[in-house]
Amino acid sequence: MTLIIGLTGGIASGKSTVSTMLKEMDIQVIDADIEARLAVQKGEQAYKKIIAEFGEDILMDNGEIDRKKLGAIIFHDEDKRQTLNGIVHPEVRKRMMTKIEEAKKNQEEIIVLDIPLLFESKLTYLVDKTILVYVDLETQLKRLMARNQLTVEEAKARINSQMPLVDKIRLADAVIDNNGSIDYTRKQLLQVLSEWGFNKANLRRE
Ligand SMILES: Nc1ncnc2c1ncn2[C@@H]1O[C@H](COP(=O)(O)OP(=O)(O)OP(=O)(O)O)[C@@H](O)[C@H]1O
Repeated sequence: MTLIIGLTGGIASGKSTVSTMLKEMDIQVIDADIEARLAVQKGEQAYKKIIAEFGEDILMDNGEIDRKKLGAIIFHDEDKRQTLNGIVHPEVRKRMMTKIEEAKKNQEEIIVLDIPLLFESKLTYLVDKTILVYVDLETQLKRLMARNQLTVEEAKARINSQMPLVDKIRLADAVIDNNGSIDYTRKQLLQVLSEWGFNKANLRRE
């Protein structure tokens, strides 16, 4: 049986940090953001649908979709944002389901799906267990400002546009407190995995 884990959090909560730790343990991590980027590459179904909907103005010189331009269009237009999501999200789901099937076929012990909006997009049906990477507001704000070179106002606006992290706690099977050191976070991750029947020894693939 392959255990399918959904990894989630909020902006700058530490998903990538935990995802890197998992990869270091030789665990396959599927990143929903990367899959979304791949899904809209030139020639893909979603690429064609996006051009049909938004026109060729959103293309760059090399024919690829200009994600910044597209982002600017949907930023203030809820209908267009929904149209875009309606095109991209099913493709991302399909891609992730394919990876899950492959992992099962290869009898992998674990596969992790890194999905920032796991709860909001109601994608929990794809996974057996969920891990929330949690930080308190103060830490989140501080790390987001430092990482993205943002002012307090800019960082607050981004955090406030998401479901509050604290509301995700009750939705998750396991919560990793990432307010402390990287080492403390790694310890908690190992603890969660061991509670679910995995330890360092059986995580390593030969
Ligand atoms: N325990 C920690 N101690 C100190 N800094 C940390 C810790 N965890 C993460 N960080 C830093 O905080 C920032 C956010 O972490 P990370 O990029 O992993 O978050 P994320 O949830 O993947 O973010 P996003 O979804 O916004 O891309 C990064 O600069 C990272 O280096």
